[in-house]
Amino acid sequence: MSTIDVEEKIKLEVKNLNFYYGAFHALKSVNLSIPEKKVTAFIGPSGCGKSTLLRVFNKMFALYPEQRAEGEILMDGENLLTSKKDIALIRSKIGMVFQKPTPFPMSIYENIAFGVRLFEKLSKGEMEERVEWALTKAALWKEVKDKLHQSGNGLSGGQQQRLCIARGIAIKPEILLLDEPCSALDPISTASIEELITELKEDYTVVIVTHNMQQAARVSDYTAYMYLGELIEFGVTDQIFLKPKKQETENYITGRFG
Ligand SMILES: Nc1ncnc2c1ncn2[C@@H]1O[C@H](COP(=O)(O)OP(=O)(O)OP(=O)(O)O)[C@@H](O)[C@H]1O
Repeated sequence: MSTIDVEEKIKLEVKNLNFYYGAFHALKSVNLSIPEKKVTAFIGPSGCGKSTLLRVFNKMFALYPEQRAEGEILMDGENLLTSKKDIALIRSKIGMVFQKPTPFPMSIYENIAFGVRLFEKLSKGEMEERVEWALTKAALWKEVKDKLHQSGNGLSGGQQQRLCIARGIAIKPEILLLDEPCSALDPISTASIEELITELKEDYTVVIVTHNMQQAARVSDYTAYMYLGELIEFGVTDQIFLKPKKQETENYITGRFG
């Protein structure tokens, strides 16, 4: 199924993954290798399981007793699904930005410093530097530098989303999961986030769920096309968009999907 360049180093290896919301079988025997320090996009029609797959990667389901994952997600040789590691530790390595902006009810500064403090002991100056670095990377610094101690909830929707992206990168995870990160953003902020995604892959492995196929084509190195809980095709983005191997992928890419 996967057509990954042999020289790519694999960061996450998904083997025979099945996922259930109660009796509903939402992911069906998914096999996928996510390359390190590349951008991988998940595309497919609404309800096909893109967000579910992304959320399994940082074990969101552990909060819900009726949700269940079977199979393997190997990160550095360890199966995250059966790992006894503290979930907070896993999330410090696999950060996630949700589709709906979810700032904490605290100041802009604290929204970022809070997570960093859980894992690192920084001096006041170092923390200030980290906050500025994360906000600059997320293309928000100029807009908020004079109101860092005001509430994050006072920002516009698009600014809140960039704050959440800044919060996600501030802890310097190894993998960053982005679920429709630009859905609330205007074209200018979208362009800066896309630029940021391209920059991020110098240091991080990025996985993005997007409805916007132009965006997938612009920012990703690899693309996975999903339909009804199955991974239909996975490969180098140019190949998926220009020469898909499966008819279903071609129908979706060319807009012939019903
Ligand atoms: N909490 C839940 N409980 C039960 N079923 C769910 C739950 N969340 C999602 N589903 C179902 O699982 C399937 C996959 O949903 P998911 O949100 O992963 O799709 P998606 O491809 O990300 O869709 P969209 O593009 O609309 O965000 C859908 O049929 C959805 O109805």
